[in-house]
Amino acid sequence: MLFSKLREPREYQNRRLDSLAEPPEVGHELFVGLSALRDTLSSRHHSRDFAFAHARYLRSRVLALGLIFALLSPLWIVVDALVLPSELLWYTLAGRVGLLLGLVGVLALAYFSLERIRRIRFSAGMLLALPAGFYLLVLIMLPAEQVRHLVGYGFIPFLLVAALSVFPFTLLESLVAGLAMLGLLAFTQVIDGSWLTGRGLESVWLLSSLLVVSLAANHFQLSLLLRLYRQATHDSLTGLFNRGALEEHLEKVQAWQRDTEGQDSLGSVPCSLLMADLDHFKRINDSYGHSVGDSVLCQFAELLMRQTRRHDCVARYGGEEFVIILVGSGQARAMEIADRIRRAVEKTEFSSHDGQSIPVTTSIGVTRLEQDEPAQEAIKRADEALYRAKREGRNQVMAALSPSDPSI
Ligand SMILES: Nc1nc2c(ncn2[C@@H]2O[C@H](COP(=O)(O)OP(=O)(O)OP(=O)(O)O)[C@@H](O)[C@H]2O)c(=O)[nH]1
Repeated sequence: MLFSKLREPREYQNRRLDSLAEPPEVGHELFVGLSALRDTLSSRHHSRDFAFAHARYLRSRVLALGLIFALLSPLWIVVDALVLPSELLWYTLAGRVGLLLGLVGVLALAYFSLERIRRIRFSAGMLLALPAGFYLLVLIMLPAEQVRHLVGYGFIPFLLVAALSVFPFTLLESLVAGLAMLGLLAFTQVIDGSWLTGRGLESVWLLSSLLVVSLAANHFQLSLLLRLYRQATHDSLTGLFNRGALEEHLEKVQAWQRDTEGQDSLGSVPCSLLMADLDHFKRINDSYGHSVGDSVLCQFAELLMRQTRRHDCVARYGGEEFVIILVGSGQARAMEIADRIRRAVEKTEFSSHDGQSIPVTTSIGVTRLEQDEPAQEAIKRADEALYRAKREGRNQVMAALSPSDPSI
């Protein structure tokens, strides 16, 4: 059976994210909960496209919270001035200026790092590390007997652990940050002498409880984000990318082609676009019913996934039309792959709900994706080639005329 012959299950799971479209079954909630936990534990199972969406969301939080921290931190100088002896005030003042400069740096880094995943994650980490580092430095620099003069510093680890819940961090990221804050709290307690006292234990308990609440908030926030992302970018029937996601992906591939151009003597990486359409699909609907038509579409989508590589992109363009972006394949190679797909469809036994075999064929239009053209131009060329294939009798692959061809 087509569905059971998955080439690499994990790879496939990453690319086809349609389990959300399935109706709940007995025990399904537990399964969904566990797979959601896997997705929120670390970013290992996130697709590259989601990683970008996630980073954009993280960046907006860094900018918002960074701005709040940058405004609040200098304001506390007023409190310091009221409660600290003047010789200590200079310590904290110098620290606060350093903190403010650091926060401005983090804001600038996040602001100028649109689409730079690593930099955004780094700026989020720094946003938490800077106030913690400032507090640690004040504790180290100040003579131990003077620490009791500090007002409003002890809540910094608590504030930062609470702030974890604002970010869509993975559970592992938050856990590492939370444990660091617990370490900071322990260090404070060793200095002020409350370590292992009733008051000290109460604070550790409170911070641990806050951390658990923040971890729960991270889990729900990230799983909701994943769910919304999947619903917005994936076709609910086949689990493939939808048209909107395809168009975004095409632009990213072209940007990547431009970036890689000139990195070696070979020029930019060639990419191709295939448009595949099932032949006489209306007859399948009319003969076997719409629901069997749906099942054929799913079986076709599975076949396309099996026939392409992990870094290629398969999308449902609409109805019974599918688009495949082949990364690293020029037109000649793309023609071979398209014909391999065509033959695979012809040979495959598509089946109805009662196991009846349904003969299915496909016609495919192939074009090269140029890095500097509007993506819609490539889609239009592939579409025209597809319709030539249909006119020539279907079940065939047709190359588009080159964009530089004067007859276009
Ligand atoms: N079952 C099912 N049918 C769909 C879906 N989307 C579009 N269709 C049907 O796909 C059929 C497309 O028919 P046509 O555009 O005439 O194309 P065709 O019958 O495949 O003929 P050619 O493309 O010329 O080979 C229509 O009957 C649509 O109703 C869907 O999601 N599920």
